[in-house]
Amino acid sequence: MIRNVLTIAGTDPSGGAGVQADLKTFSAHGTYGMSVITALVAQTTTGVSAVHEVPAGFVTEQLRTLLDDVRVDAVKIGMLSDAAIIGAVAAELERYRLPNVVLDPVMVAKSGDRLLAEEAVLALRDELLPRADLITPNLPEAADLLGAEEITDVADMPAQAARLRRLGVARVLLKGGHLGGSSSVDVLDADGAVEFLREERVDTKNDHGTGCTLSAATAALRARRPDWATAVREAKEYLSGALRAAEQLEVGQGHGPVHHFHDRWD
Ligand SMILES: Nc1ncnc2c1ncn2[C@@H]1O[C@H](COP(=O)(O)OP(=O)(O)OP(=O)(O)O)[C@@H](O)[C@H]1O
Ligand SMILES: Cc1ncc(CO)c(N)n1
Repeated sequence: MIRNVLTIAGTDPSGGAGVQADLKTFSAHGTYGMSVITALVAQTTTGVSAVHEVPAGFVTEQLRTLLDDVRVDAVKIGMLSDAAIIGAVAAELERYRLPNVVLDPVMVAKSGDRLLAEEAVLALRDELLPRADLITPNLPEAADLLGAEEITDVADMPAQAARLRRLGVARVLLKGGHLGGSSSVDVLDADGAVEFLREERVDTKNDHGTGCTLSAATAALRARRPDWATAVREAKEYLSGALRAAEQLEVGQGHGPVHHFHDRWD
């Protein structure tokens, strides 16, 4: 049976991040992709020029219309923009008891532009974190959620992940992409085990949408795999392949997107 996977996120006309990246990732994993849009974002490889939010009531409308009809096997949540949208999504997650929820607590784009209002971070922490099965913060997002200093050492990542779990989150994938270095290291704290996930750093400026791709791949894979650790490991491998494939892309002047290649089109 083909699995149905939903993304709840903002858009990227350049196709590198947000809903567009998520849908490409779902297809690349043999799942059926669906999307509920929270914000239209005028952005490309060089940054964000404007955000047009969807009213929270219309996010609810999209979710109910979809969920009254379609079975959903896994969900990825990305950009939520403000506290009203967070509340709307939290309420529908509860109402429909959606399974396999991956929450990427998107706050700031690679370009430095905010994608979540600063005053909405507490709503994200209190209303959505407890309802997610896995959260995938980068290091600045982890610090914001904890109201703590951003860590700068891989050795401190397991303790930071454990602090996040104490906020009431089932599982944490703490992403270390912002640390630089020759390998890219993430830490998974899930189901009683802590593991480092390491991949060689791909030397490319085409890294727009890495976070979106990783969380979307994890949701798609969780719909198809028996446990979270397997899904996360395979998602991380997929992301490295998508970063390597991005070296061939000629999209935009800035941080180009990663590429969701299909081997059989080569
Ligand atoms: N050049 C790279 N080579 C290999 N892996 C990378 C590279 N850059 C980032 N990654 C991996 O990509 C994932 C996302 O990284 P990062 O910590 O930058 O998250 P993010 O800030 O949420 O991403 P985004 O900027 O897309 O929002 C992590 O698994 C990280 O280890
Ligand atoms: C819509 C959207 N979601 C997430 C990101 C992550 O950087 C982005 N740039 N745009």
